[in-house]
Amino acid sequence: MSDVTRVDYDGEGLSEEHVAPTPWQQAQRWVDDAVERSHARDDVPEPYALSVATVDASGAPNVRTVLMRFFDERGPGFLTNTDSTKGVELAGNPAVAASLTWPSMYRAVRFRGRAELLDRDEVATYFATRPWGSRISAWTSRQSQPVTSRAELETAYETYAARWPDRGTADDVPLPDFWGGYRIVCDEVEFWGGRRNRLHDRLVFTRTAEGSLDDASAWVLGRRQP
Ligand SMILES: Cc1cc2nc3c(=O)[nH]c(=O)nc-3n(C[C@H](O)[C@H](O)[C@H](O)COP(=O)(O)O)c2cc1C
Repeated sequence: MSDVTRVDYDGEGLSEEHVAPTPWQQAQRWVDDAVERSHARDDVPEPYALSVATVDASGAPNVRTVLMRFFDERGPGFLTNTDSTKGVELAGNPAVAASLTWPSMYRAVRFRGRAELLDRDEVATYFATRPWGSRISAWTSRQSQPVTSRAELETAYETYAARWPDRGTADDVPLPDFWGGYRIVCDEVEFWGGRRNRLHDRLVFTRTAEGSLDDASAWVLGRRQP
């Protein structure tokens, strides 16, 4: 890569003085900022894009991007096919890491912990809010399995679409057993703020006791070198 463009990150960073008292409050602030920016400008097209890393049975890492669809004091959550590669890997080893990255804002949040399956009720409530076509696609895709062609997928889609036509109701497509989601129960949350001359800020909340992301007594704050 000989045509490297060097951008100096002149973000405001994050100081011990300004960081929120809990990882949840700090993450929520930055997520809110990213969502606001996505409405105001076109340089944060998907503020909820969450890169999720898992490990396979041999210990080899794997990463893909999903959408963070839940975020509360229990941790960030995402929806997916639980028979997918990520689902199989998490069933074998719940260790997980994830990252929200907003390059144009010189900010990133990293989560480390273990994945827990979301309650069926939460999943069902969310599934019902999805557009009809997305619910049909959930049935169509044996996510992560090989498929011989695009045409095979489209034929499967038409089959499910005919079985459960769009009646404009939340229950016109049933929730597949293999569709669900995970919450990341965190042990560590890092906030990275890009600053000038690559002298970035990294403030890290590390768990020291049981408690939610919004329980200040469960976390200790530290700083890492950039
Ligand atoms: C912006 C973006 C959002 C995505 N959102 C999801 C999602 O919410 N759930 C999901 O299962 N896959 C989502 N995907 C697809 C995943 O990246 C991935 O291809 C899929 O989950 C299969 O991963 P796996 O084979 O490692 O299980 C998204 C991809 C992108 C680029």
